[in-house]
Amino acid sequence: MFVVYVFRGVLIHSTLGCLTICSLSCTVSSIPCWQLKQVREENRKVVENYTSERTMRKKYYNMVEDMKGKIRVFCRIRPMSRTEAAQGGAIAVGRLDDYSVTVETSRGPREFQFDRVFSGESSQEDVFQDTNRLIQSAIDGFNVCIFAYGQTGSGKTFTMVGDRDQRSPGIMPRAFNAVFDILQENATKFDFKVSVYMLELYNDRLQDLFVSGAEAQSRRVEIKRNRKGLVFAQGAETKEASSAGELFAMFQQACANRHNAATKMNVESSRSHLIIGIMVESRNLTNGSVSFGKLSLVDLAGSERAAKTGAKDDQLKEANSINKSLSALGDVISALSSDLPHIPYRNSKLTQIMQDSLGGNAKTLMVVNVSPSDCNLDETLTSLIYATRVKTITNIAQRNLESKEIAQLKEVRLIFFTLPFLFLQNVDKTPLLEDVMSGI
Ligand SMILES: Nc1ncnc2c1ncn2[C@@H]1O[C@H](COP(=O)(O)OP(=O)(O)OP(=O)(O)O)[C@@H](O)[C@H]1O
Repeated sequence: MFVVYVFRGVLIHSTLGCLTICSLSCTVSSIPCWQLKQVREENRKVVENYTSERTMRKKYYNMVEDMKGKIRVFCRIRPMSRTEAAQGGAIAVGRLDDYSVTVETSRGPREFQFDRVFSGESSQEDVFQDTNRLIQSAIDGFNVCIFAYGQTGSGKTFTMVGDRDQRSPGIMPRAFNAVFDILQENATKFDFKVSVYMLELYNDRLQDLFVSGAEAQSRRVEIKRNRKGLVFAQGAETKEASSAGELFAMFQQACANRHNAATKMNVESSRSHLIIGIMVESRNLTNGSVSFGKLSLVDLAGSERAAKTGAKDDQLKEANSINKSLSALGDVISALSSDLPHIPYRNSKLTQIMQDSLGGNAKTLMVVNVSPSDCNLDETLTSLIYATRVKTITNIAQRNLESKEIAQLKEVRLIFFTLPFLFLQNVDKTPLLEDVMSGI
């Protein structure tokens, strides 16, 4: 029997690595029922194959970029907030697949590609799973930096720290556990020493979060670089940690000293950049070689527009300082992504402290956080464009490893030359000790 059917077919075409699907309507007459079913089934299979091929292609592309030393960028879209829903905002940002995000703009949809894309349904565990490899690198002697970026209220603190009562811990507390889990697994092969500093950059001033009150005000913390270009915080207290629990207790103490305030955009807005440095020194018990890794975890304060956040007086001053440092970070990223000969690291303390993570000797991961709502479309587009630029920056990560002989020579130099001098003179010992540690 012959009938007339109208059906939607799928046309697939490829242009220079960019695959698109478009649908076409066609009227087909005189096609038997069984044949139409067969065509539909074939179409379904083609789309399925195309989608999985596209995902694989992106995955392998990201792996190659990673091997080249490119900064990895994850994008996390948070769920719609109650305030956004109450404002009647529509969803304008969505995850297309594991590697792509689409944004509905007034000029039509715009697609961005990242190393991973997480939607509002993704759990803290999902986001952390892909960061575990970097924690291992820090223990192996690499410098690793994980930082969150995004407009105020986009979910940076949720991603890095977690929720207030730690029912959904973020990357920082999970990293503390992961560090000590890995150390525990290797306890028979290596001797480890873990030390940590916790700082905040507030109103362009670095503050040691291990101290509070008047002492915090009087303490001067400065950013220095050792001979290998590695950043360290001179004047900040460095504490040793022997378990994840101990590290977490230090972190809670530091968070209690951090500046937070309610703004129109976020009831608990971070008014400062939080910078945690976890140093892992490991001595190989078989060959005596020593490696030094540093894991930097950074929760940046959010970029914001004063009119939207309702900032006044002190909060306006804070917002200006936050925006100034983020703009300096933007300038560094632009210079690096355009391969300019001069990179303006010195324009802000934030860029100085992140100098070894951006274009330096580090394995770096940035998580760009965005809101799904069309109320925040401009800020979301700015963040995604910014993150796309970060993806083009190449770092040259090298393992900080020295042989048993070099490690012993350093000890000798420390014991016989530097320490006696330090005890005789009333001088700040941090730079000298750092010199000893950075190379003979
Ligand atoms: N993925 C998520 N799932 C559930 N809730 C989230 C998620 N991301 C963010 N939130 C919630 O959204 C609110 C704002 O998030 P958060 O404080 O992390 O933003 P922020 O980017 O750190 O803001 P600021 O820059 O102002 O400090 C919080 O109440 C947080 O719990």
